[in-house]
Amino acid sequence: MADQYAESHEDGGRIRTPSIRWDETSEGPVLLLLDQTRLPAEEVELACKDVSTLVQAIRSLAVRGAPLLGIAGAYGLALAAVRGHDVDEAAEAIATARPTAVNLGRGVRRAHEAYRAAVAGGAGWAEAAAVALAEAKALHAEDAEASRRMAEHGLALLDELLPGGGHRLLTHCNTGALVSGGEGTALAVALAAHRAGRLRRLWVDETRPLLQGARLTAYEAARHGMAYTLLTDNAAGSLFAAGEVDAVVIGADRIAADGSVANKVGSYPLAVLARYHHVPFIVVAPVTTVDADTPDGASIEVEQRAGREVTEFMAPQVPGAGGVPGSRSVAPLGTQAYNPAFDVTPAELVTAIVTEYGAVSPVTTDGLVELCARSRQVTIS
Ligand SMILES: CSC[C@@H](O)[C@@H](O)C(=O)COP(=O)(O)O
Repeated sequence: MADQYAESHEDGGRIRTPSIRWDETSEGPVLLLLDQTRLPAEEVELACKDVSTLVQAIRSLAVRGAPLLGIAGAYGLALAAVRGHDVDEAAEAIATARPTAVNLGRGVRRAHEAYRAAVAGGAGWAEAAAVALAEAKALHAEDAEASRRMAEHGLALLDELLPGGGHRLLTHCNTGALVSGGEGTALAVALAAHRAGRLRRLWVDETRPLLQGARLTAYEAARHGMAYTLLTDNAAGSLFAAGEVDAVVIGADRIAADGSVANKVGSYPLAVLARYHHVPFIVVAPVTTVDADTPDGASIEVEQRAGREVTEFMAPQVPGAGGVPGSRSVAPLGTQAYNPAFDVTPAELVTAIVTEYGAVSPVTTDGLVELCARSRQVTIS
C-alpha cells in the first residue's frame, strides 16, 4: 500500500514524538506523554506535573498499552517523589487507575520500592526521589531492549512456523512503538518481518470501540511503509475462511500463571478462529507482563469501561476526513452496553508466548515454569 507517511519521512518511519519522556523545565520536572487520543490527526504531548493528571491520562487512554503503562507508572511515582508529594498516596492512585495490565502496578511498585529502600538507607527525600527517577529510567531502557529481543525471537518463530516466507499476519489493538520504550511487542515482530522482506501483508483489526488498530496501528504501519490493510473486527472470520491469514500476532496485558492471556477485547475470538483454521496464534509480551501471582485466567480482573464508548460513535480524527473529535449516539437513548476492555484467551489456544528470552508453549509445564520464573527474576536495580 502506498504510504504517504514513510515516503515523506527520512526518519525511517519512526514516530517523531516519543511516547513518553521526562523533562526538566523552568517550572520543575514534568512527565510528557504523547497523547494517543489525538492520533492520528496530530502528535501532541500532554504534560503531567502531578499525579492526578497522569491518572486521568491513564483512564482516558492518552497513555495506554501494558509496557508503556508500566513505564508511566514508574515515572509517575518518581514525579510525586521529586515534587515532594505524598508518595504512598501517589503509588496507590496510579497503580489502581486501570486494573488489567499488570505492568502498571509493577512499574509503580518498582520505583516505590527503590524510593523506600533509599529512605531506609538514610537518604533524604530529594536523594530518594532521584533514586526513584533513575529506576523509572532503567525500566524505560530495559523495555526498549526487551522489545528489540522480542522482535528477533518473534521473527525467528514465524520463519520456523511458516517456512515459505511471505507472512500474512493479523494483529489486534496497538502494540508498537506507541506502547513501549522501543518498537513494541507484536507490532515489532511484524516490523522485523517487514524489514527482512518477509511481510506480505499486515491485517489490522480496527479494534472497537476505541479504534486502537485503525487510529494507532495503521498510523505506525503507514509511517513504516508496511503493506497493511485495515478491517473491521467482525471481518476477520471471512479473512480466515478465505485462507488469507498465516498467523495471528498480538500483545498481552497480563499473562496468568496457567498461561491464560488477557488482551484487548476481541483477542479471544481471534484465537478461536485461529484454532479452527489451523493458524498459529502467537502472543508477544515482555516477562514484565507475566503475573506469576495470578493463578489463572478467571482470576484476572477485566476492566469494564463506560457503555457510552459503545453507544456513541467516536468521530474519526483522520486528517482530511473533517474529523473534529466528537461523538454522536448510534443507539436509542438509554441503551445499555457491555464494554469489557479485555478478554481472556486460555493457554490451550495459544501456540506460543514470545518474550525477550524466546518462545515458549504455555501448555507445557516447562513453558509455564520458565515464564513464571523469568517474571519473578525482574528486580529493582
Ligand atoms: C504491547 S501492548 C499489549 C496490550 O497492552 C494491548 O494489546 C492492549 O490490549 C492495550 O489495551 P488498551 O486498552 O489500549 O490499553
